[in-house]
Amino acid sequence: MDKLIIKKSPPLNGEVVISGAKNAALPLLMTSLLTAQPCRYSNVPQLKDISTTLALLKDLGVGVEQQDTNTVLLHAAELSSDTASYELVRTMRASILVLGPLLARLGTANVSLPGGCAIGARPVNLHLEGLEKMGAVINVDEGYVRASVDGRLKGARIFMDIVSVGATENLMMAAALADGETVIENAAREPEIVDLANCLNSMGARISGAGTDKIRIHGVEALNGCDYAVLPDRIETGTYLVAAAVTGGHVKCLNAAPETLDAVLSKLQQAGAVITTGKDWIELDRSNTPLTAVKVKTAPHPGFPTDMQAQFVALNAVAKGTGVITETIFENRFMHVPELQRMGAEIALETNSAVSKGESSLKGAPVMATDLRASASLIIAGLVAEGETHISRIYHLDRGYEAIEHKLGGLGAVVSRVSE
Ligand SMILES: CC(=O)N[C@H]1[C@@H](OP(=O)(O)OP(=O)(O)OC[C@H]2O[C@@H](n3ccc(=O)[nH]c3=O)[C@H](O)[C@@H]2O)O[C@H](CO)[C@@H](O)[C@@H]1O
Ligand SMILES: C=C(OP(=O)(O)O)C(=O)O
Repeated sequence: MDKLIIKKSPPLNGEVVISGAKNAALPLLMTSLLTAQPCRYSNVPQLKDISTTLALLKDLGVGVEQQDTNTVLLHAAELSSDTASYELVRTMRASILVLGPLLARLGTANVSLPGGCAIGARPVNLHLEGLEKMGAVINVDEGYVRASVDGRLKGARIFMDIVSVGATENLMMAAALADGETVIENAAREPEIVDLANCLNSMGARISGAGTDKIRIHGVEALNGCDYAVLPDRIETGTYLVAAAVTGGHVKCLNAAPETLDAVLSKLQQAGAVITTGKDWIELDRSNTPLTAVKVKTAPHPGFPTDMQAQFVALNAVAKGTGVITETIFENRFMHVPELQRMGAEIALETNSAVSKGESSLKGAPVMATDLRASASLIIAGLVAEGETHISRIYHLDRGYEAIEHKLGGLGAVVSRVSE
């Protein structure tokens, strides 16, 4: 198993090219299940979650051709299976996103329940309830969701009592091929939802309102293929910006999407960073300003993203003043706090808030990555900790950050990957 070794590094400096978004690419690749025509996706990040998705699609009968490092051609001329097995689903929760497309295309689907994970229970009731409203009959049996529909799915009015990114995506894909109009109320408004709707519309779907809390999908009988470039990764961008801010650096993120990062950029400015943006770049300079702790509360988009929470916990630990980070989306997303404490961070957990005293002097230590963004927070801490930080279980990191040690190295970080 690989681990990362990070040494106290100089302030990060230079340019970093941002990859396509994991959380946009995963649902986008699933759209290939909805059409018999070929679909070409570019700007697809090279990540473990992407190879897991491609293996899953291949297992269902989708032709997979990797055209270059970041471009893949998928062709589901015919599907050979309606079953997503536990072996393929268990390492990636987003696998549940095959449910809506399979049901819409084949009329049946068997998808293993992904189970809980480190950050919380993460149930899928909203996905199932929405599909039931559209006429699906669903049983959960022996750990599998077994769904079928007589004829086509039917358009329906669906109100979601919790804002769910995955359920909005699953239902949007299913509704694209349903008979009649589906209206999703209290829909998620994340940029990845807009990206999915844009891709589906390019395939001939009739979706309006994506990016608002009310999405209308007028079902069509068949969809065409697509040639679609994945949105830049706002969480990867935010992670490099926080790393730059914490080290007192000056970094420009290229191929980025500044309009997707309002809440994060505003908190970085409050923390003392000078931010400049262009159409597809963001520059952060904190070489001449102090770092001040911030108060953050996670919320569905356009609020502050839960996927940036762990990185800001690391920032607050070393910034001046008391910082408060409140997590409202997942019930167990502070696994990084005990690891940061082992590095000397003075942080107290109070219910769903991490309260930091500020100006902790961090010391390198052996620490363990517990989930994807927790790993990112340990890297950020490692960049400013005295000595060496050894991060184990970095397979979490490889799920979501393309070539992270090379990108960080390019900015001057002293980081290496070794096999344990
Ligand atoms: C692959 C992907 O895009 N992952 C993102 C997606 O995850 P994911 O789509 O799994 O997250 P959701 O938006 O669905 O989860 C939000 C909240 O709703 C709850 N819930 C969700 C579905 C359901 O059927 N019932 C239910 O109660 C969840 O437990 C959680 O408390 O959005 C999360 C919230 O922005 C991000 O942290 C993840 O990085
Ligand atoms: C929680 C995340 O991803 P997933 O939903 O794939 O677990 C994440 O990207 O931070």
